[in-house]
Amino acid sequence: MIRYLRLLAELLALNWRLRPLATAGLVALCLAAVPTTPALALALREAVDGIVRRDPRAAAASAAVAAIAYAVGLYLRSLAYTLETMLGDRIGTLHIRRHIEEQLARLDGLDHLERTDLLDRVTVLRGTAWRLNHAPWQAVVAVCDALRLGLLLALLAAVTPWLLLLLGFAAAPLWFDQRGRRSIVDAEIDTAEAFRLQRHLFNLATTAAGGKELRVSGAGPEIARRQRQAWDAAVSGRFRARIRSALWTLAGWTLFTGGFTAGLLLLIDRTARGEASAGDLVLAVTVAMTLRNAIQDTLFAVGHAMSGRTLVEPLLWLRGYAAAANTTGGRTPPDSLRAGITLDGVGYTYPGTGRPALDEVSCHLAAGTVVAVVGEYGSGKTTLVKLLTKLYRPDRGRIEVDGVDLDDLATVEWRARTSAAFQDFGRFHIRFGETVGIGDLSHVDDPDRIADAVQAADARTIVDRLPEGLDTQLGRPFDGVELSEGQWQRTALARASMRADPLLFVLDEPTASLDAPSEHHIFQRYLVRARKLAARTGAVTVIVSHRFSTVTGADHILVLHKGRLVEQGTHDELLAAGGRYADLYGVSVA
Ligand SMILES: Nc1ncnc2c1ncn2[C@@H]1O[C@H](COP(=O)(O)OP(=O)(O)OP(=O)(O)O)[C@@H](O)[C@H]1O
Repeated sequence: MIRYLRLLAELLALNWRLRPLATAGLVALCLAAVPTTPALALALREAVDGIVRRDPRAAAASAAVAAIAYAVGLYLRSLAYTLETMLGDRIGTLHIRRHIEEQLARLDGLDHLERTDLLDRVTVLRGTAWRLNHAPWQAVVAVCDALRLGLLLALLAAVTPWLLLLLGFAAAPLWFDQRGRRSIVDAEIDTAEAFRLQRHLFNLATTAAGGKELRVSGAGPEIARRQRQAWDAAVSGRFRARIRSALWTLAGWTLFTGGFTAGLLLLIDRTARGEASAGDLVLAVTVAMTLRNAIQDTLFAVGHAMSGRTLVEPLLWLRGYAAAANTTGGRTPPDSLRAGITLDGVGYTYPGTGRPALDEVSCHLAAGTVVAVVGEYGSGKTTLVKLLTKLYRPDRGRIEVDGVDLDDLATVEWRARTSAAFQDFGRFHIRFGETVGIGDLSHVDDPDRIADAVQAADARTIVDRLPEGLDTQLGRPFDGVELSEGQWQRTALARASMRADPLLFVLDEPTASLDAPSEHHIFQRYLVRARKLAARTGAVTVIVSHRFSTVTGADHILVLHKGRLVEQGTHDELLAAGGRYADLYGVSVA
């Protein structure tokens, strides 16, 4: 709760910093609206007492004041609402949401994109961040409403202190309301996974890539059924929680209504016995009638301010996670590798899985060499390169770069000296030149560097066929040219070839979408490139492949099996050993 209040104060300060005039104006409007309802009640009492005293001028003047107080109150509140919505949208959408998205994009690791418990929070944050700025303003409104409530209660107490008991009854709906809201928050978190699943299935069926396969395989109706099922599960979970919440609210209001009725009966009795004037009766009835609205408004504002708490846990998590995830050493990688990269007893288990994806892997990737990583599906090859590129940190053991723990190297600087083309490469819907150039952002507009990278990936023919060459927009959703799978893969290869002096060059199944001759051709090119990089920076080139025949030219081959390094050596050594590599190589070239 304290953390939440601190966050609300922080958000108000942000509003003040970005929009000082609107922020000050909104606070002033809220405060100015506070005395209007009590003024209305007092003016009505004077009007009635004026009539009883047979003083029509005083009665008329008081009635006019009552009307003005009523109108001004309505006007100020509606103005405050408009201003609050505008600030909420502007700062919530333009600033807070952008800030959250930037923070997510800057996270060093991949956990938040792959682990479901973290994905749930990311889903909540991305979908509803804009609501966050409404919470502090609802808190301000709640304070003003509470002040109005206080003034109204003071007026009631002036008639008879017994009416103050209504306060206890007024507090009941607050507690009941909060109880109901908690069940909604729980349901939202519980059903986040079902929501994500239905959205994933919907995207699967409505994007060209997935849609093609679904139509051919005839699995469309099954996907639609599963989507409906996930949707039903998510919606019905939330619907049930809303019903529960409504019942809690009803119970609270029933209690309040009982107390309110008793208060009114007491008041009528006192007036009948002549212990209060007719004006007092009108004042008390007016206050008692508006009290219900005042309490409702206060509850409403408190409820809205509290509903921001749903976002606070993920937001505070993001802050903590970003701070922890992006805390690595600050050492700069060497200009060039002398010894190379050493793995010592490295192990990694994906959170939520029982079996290590990598276990006790120890090897040395000598500076200036080409290292091939081979193994069957799921043997841990990609996990190994993800550890080398610092996308994950090893749970056990250490990775050293020229004797320095990889963890001690500044991630950004290590990445600046790393190039990687992954198996699940990105398809960036931007201009072709940019989609290659972002492989080294400092050269994104450098046509010579881009041309070299395109040449290295043997992607010149793709550019030649594009209507506007490097300036061609890619991606059908943006009226651009759509590339084939193999062309996208070559583009990813070109992107990975942008850096001129990497220390680590990773090709994780870089040619899976290409035919065998193209793969062979590209592999030969990258061997030449690896030698050039090796001469320049002592770079280690790591090539992951299923096709054993393509990696025979590597200096060193690591054979992984079920997360363990079962063999290593040159192609000839491994063949001579007659072990797993020799068996698998025999099958692959047979
Ligand atoms: N994000 C993840 N979350 C949980 N488990 C994962 C994740 N990624 C991989 N794994 C598991 O870790 C193990 C190793 O996976 P990895 O992708 O490293 O294998 P691989 O050898 O690269 O496979 P492939 O040849 O199919 O690309 C597999 O059992 C896989 O199921």
